[in-house]
Amino acid sequence: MTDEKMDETKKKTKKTAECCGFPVSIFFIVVNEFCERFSYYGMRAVLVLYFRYFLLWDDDLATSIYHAFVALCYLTPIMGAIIADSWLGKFKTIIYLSVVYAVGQVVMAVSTIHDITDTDRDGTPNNFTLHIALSMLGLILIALGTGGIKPCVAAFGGDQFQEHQSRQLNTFFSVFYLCINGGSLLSTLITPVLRAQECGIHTQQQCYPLAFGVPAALMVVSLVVFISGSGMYVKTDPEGNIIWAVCKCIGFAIKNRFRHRSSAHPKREHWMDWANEKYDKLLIAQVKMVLKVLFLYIPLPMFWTLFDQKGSRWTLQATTMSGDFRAFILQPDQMQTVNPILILTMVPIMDRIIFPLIKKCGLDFSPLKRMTVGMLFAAMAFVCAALVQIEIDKTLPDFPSSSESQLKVVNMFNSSLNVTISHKDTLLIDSLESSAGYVTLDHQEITVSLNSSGITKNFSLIAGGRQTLIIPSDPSVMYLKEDIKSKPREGRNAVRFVNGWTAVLNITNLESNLEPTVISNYSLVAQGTRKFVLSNGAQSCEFSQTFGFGSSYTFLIPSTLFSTDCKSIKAVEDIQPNSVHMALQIPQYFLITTGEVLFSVTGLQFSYSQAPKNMKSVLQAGWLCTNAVGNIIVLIVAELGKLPKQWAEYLLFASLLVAVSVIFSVMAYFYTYIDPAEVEAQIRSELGFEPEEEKKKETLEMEDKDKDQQNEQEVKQTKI
Ligand SMILES: C[C@H](N)C(=O)N[C@@H](CCCCN)C(=O)O
Repeated sequence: MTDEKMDETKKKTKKTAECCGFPVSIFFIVVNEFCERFSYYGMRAVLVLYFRYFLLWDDDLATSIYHAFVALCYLTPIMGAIIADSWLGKFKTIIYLSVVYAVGQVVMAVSTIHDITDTDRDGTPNNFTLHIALSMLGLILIALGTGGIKPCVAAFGGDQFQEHQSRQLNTFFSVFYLCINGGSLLSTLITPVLRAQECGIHTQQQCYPLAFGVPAALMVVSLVVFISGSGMYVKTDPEGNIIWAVCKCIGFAIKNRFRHRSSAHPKREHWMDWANEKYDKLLIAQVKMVLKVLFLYIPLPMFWTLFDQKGSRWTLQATTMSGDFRAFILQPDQMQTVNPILILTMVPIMDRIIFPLIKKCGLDFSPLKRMTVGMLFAAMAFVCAALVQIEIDKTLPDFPSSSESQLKVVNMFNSSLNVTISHKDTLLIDSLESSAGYVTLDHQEITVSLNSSGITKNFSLIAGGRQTLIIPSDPSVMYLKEDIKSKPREGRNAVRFVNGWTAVLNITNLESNLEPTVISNYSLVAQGTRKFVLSNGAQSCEFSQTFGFGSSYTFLIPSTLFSTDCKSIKAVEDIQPNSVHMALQIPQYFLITTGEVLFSVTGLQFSYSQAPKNMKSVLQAGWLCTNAVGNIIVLIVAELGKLPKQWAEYLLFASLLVAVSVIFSVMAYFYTYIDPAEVEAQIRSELGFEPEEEKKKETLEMEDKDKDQQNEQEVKQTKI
């Protein structure tokens, strides 16, 4: 037996502290995983809303950058695997890359503090470039960290077990998966709540620093927990860069085939056989097995394209819905919690009830069939998302096109008015009322005539804009005010006031006092019943209004304000609150999570079962790459596709996945399952290598020799 083999066997037989048959060290690893997944999913839950409402990017840019980040998170595992296998080993790789990860989370949290650049203290950052630069730097560091440690942590956990602990090893992987989903569940519940709080030094804003700060803290905890277990781990040395070895072998086969392309050279059974000149037969056979599986991976990215849109498009969709569940209010970014909740309940149900039942019925539900069905479930989830989107679109206001203008008229005059616009549309508006809805005009230059008073005025409207014409107590000074032309951000409500009272008013929620006849700027209020106090020196009164999600109101304050104790204030609804309930997203979450269980969980098991023992990391890296490519597809479609209707984009993705699942099922039909160990044993025996049994015997002999030596030494020591 070689020295290397003896070292390896000694490592495997190193005695570790045990509790209930489990190595104590895995406690640190599962807690570390829980905290790390909390950190990752917590940050991811609020990321798209941070892009949309803090950096003020549009939906498409926010979606693209979100998916570019997720893609990077799934490309970096290759780097992590290479560093661990060929240089640092898993333990050091996890420590160093976790430090990078924690720094990234802290940088990301700092980038969300609006006060650092809000020099004019108006609540919005003044130097967006700095915030964008910091957040991009933070995200790159996070992607390096989370992706880099991804292939190492589970494998490092596996290293802690000895040969006789295979049952405990399986339990460890189940607990590990529970920790992933437990961390994800808690963080997607908590960080949106933190985000919805208000905080700030100069002005109170949505508390993104807290929403990103808590995941950063959890990453530091994760690192500390991992380091605490340091003395107890079994630390294996780097085993050599198998990914690089595989690439070199494939590269040589291609080059050699090209060199011998003339018909003078006889064909070989498989193109990888062109590596025979340089590489041993066993390695070539192993590469062939890996390539067979990698070929099957080609259609898989499309599944992830749909799956990972939970955190982007679906979260943005939820911002246009109502999260009032009576007993509690759900934030749009909290809807993602449905995924881990369903995973935690569905995995045991599938494993213990559904799959055994299917088997009992004599149906063949092989892993590749499960994966195909998983894809179809994901496609159905997107059909549901499209249907929900159609319902939402029905409730959205008809905002003007770029050539149109929309106008609403508010009458603060003390009697009814007949308002004629451009000698065509005549609106009869009572005192302290507004026109019913907006009038849409296909031209911008208009004349407004107040028929009873003979006042006429010309106005130039904004093309593609929405405006309100305020007719104050002195109609001759009527004026235009620009209105919002999209739903208010983050499902909040936009409110403004027209002061019809005779003097300056102080109103809670408004930045400054409101002059008479003036209309205020918008201020945003959250869902629920909000109280407004209006005061002027000694006089004050208050009124309350209940808000839903995503509405806009103009409150008309009459001249009789204090004599009627605020009761005469009129609320004009400019944009109706979201009326489609977030519960309607549950079916699409249910379908995509069923797809995840069938596709993701099965796919990972399938990859492991079909990979030779020393090449599991290659397939793990390939599997994660499919995830990265899937996210790149979303950003290409979001940036290039630019479909005018969101529901059409959902249907496009669903159709693409159905087409891909048909291709995958054909590929799967021609795939023959193998037992890599058996194939390897056959080649070993063909090559005259020592069979596995022999190796085991040798290992046992070596252990006995070790024991004998130990006994001899003990005897010697006793003698001394
Ligand atoms: C939380 C989610 N349901 C989950 O289980 N995530 C796993 C697997 C991710 C599969 C690729 N997107 C994780 O490791 O985070």
